[in-house]
Amino acid sequence: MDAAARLDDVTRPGPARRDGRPAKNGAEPQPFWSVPVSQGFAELGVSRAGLSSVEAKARLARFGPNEAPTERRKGILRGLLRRLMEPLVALLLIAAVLAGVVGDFVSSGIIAVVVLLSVALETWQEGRAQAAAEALKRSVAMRAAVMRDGIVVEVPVARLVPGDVVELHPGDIVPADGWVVESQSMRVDEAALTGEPYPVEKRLGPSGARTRAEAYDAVFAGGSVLSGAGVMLVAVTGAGATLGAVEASLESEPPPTAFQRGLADLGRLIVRLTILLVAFVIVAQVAFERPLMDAFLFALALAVGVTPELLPMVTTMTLSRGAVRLAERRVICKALPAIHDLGAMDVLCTDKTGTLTEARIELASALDIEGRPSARVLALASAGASLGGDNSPLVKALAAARPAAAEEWRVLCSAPFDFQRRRSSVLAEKAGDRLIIVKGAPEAVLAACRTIKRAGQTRALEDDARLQALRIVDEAAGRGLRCLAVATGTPSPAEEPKLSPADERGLTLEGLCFFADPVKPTSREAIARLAAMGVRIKILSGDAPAVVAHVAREVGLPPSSVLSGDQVAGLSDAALAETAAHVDLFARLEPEQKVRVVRALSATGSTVGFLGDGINDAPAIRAADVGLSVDGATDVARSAADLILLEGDLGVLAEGVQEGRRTHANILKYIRMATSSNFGNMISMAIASVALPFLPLAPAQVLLNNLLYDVSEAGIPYDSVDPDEARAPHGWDIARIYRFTLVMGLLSSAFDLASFAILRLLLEAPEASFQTAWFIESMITQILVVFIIRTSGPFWTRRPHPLLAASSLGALGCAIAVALSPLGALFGFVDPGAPALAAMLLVSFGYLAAAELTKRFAMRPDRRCSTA
Ligand SMILES: Nc1ncnc2c1ncn2[C@@H]1O[C@H](COP(=O)(O)OP(=O)(O)OP(=O)(O)O)[C@@H](O)[C@H]1O
Ligand SMILES: [Mg+2]
Repeated sequence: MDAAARLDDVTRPGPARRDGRPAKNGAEPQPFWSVPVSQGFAELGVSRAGLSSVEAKARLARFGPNEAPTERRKGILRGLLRRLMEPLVALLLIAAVLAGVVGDFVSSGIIAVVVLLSVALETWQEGRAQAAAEALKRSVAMRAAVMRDGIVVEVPVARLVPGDVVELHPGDIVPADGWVVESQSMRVDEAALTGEPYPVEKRLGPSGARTRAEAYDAVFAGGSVLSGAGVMLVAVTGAGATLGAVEASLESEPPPTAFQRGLADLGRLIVRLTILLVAFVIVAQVAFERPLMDAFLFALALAVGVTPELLPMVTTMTLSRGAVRLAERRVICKALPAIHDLGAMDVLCTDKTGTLTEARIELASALDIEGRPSARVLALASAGASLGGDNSPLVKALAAARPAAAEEWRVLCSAPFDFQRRRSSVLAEKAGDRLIIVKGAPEAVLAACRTIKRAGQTRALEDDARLQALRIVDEAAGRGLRCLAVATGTPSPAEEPKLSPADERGLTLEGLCFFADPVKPTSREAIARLAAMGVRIKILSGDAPAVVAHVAREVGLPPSSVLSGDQVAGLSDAALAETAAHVDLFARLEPEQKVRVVRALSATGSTVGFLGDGINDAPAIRAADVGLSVDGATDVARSAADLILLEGDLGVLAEGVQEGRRTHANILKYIRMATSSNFGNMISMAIASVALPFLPLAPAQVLLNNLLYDVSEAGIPYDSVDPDEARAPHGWDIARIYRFTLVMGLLSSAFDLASFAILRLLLEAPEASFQTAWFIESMITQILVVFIIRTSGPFWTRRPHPLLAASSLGALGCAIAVALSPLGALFGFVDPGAPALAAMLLVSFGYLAAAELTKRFAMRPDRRCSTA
């Protein structure tokens, strides 16, 4: 068998398929790990040194990208088709055909053209919004450390191919299915894939396992490396790999937010009212024995007109416009609704390293118990530090400071760090002597010590020595120095070197290593800015209380007591919610305790953000209303986050919050426009259909009105926002929207009725003149009111964005031009005469003036349910 044929055998579906799923012909499934990894290498035609980049390219062309087959981007044609199939649109098109059949070619043509134009406009805008969202997603694609041409390079996960040799580090998400080639106590969380709740330790096979859960010699796409390190040989990529879970984890939609639910409720309410209105109009027309076809068309057109069909799209448009602006400010948004939540966020929890501090951790000193610099302590602490597995910033700092003396220690095996026990250990050998070296958080290491090394002598560790050591640590922490304690132990005399956390007992304390992690100069200002915007900052750290308190002082957080993980563990959820609301600093938290604090804060009604970068932050990022991470963070943290800061700087976040609020304010503008004018229209139309001897507008006119109105609003996503609208976190205040709708709707109806009265009773306008005049009036009022309700201040003091001015005035210009030009004849417009026009202008400006006066009352936040 040649290499290519073997490659197919391993990676292609077929009778000999080895991807763990039943083959089509019902043969026994042959998982890829049923052959040992050595054979895997042979079959894939590759060695531990990896593929050449030429070969990798060829395989990529052959096997396709390593991506889940996500739903392809909906093509323009599919989008168009879907819209045309919508009941209202479809009915209108059928009506157009019917009108053509009965000989009314003008109506037929106009309805068809206007409907198609609206549908095209919507499809185009949706396409743009989608493209923007996808570009953003691509920019946060995950990368893997792959051997290519014999060296390790970072490659986007999508470009992995069968035969690639990939390094795995803590915090990585396994990018494809494959064999374990090397493992240094690598523990992988596969809960999402196999349902196995506990992390699985991976090692070399063959395991002979039949199921994924038992296959300790294989890793699967979507698993996350918790600790240790390893190397894998990629067997299956893309759709064939486990669930394409990597993609899924990046793309899974979060449950709908209060805002999204509110929007959906609003939409349903409007649809119900529309159905009522349409039924009412048809019944009225039939009762008055008016032409049935016209009544039917009118009712349909009306339904199209009052349905806020743009609502979902404008929301998406506005959010994606916000996403683009966020990206300009170096914040990437993975799911659009997160922008909205970002603006609503009123509590921001953050971990400390890398967000508040520089994360350029440096070793400050390595001291023995007497407080003297000690080469031995440094050599011990850094003995295992350059081991691939441990990529924690503290250990990296040790690796950087590693003295030559550390080379004498050969590391045989390790028991990697985890966030519950807060220590790590290695079994090291020097000149035939074996030693267990343990380092970690001082309390955690001291708890495992029985003796102490003092002046080269091993003495019993008395309580006062313990206290003294902790005092030194505390004093240094008060100056912001972080600490790792170092201890040693004697291994059991076994031939086979073995090490587990259980061996970390009866240790001898050797000394302490101190690290400096200076606070970022920008943090202070950024925190002040966020505080001024109504966002309260809380630090949720795994570090020592004194270090956390020091950092809090440095960045200018208000003084607060520090709650430790042990104290959190002692509180019930309810008690925690109460305490967490007024405590801002949390120290020595385990990952699950970070989650508990976030949930507790959420339960008090806050919109909670969590910003973090580590493996230990990922669960809390997922649990928060707004999950935030930074670009250099671990895969698990980034994939859990909704938003990623490209610069690990809180200043960027303040900009992001501002952007989120602005986006929300613009969506509200559209909602206000839609609900108030629709509601007003409904009332007016219902009255008109009984009070007038003819239809207030011809069906084609209603559709034209609707189309131009949609165009006029295209500038809203770009509009600027009142500074006071962005000053505090916003909530979703549905009562406020309903009140606005009611007040403004009734107001516009009152002016509509005034128009009817003037045109019919005073001027006795005939049908066509009436319709033309009213068309003009309703276009002026509907379109221009945006300039009034876009701000709560006097409209002339807040200038709109030029694009909004252009779209609104352009659409209005079109409307008037069509109505008054010869083209208008097509739609059944005539010259309404100067008196009618003058009267309509008067009514329009009366309405706008009244809207300006009323809006402050209509827009005022509802005191009882205000979220401020
Ligand atoms: N690789 C390691 N080996 C031994 N001990 C470690 C290691 N990494 C961390 N520790 C200890 O565990 C503690 C908790 O970890 P860490 O400080 O990274 O938590 P964190 O919540 O991410 O903190 P921060 O808020 O600073 O980001 C550290 O203060 C340190 O004492
Ligand atoms: Mg951290």
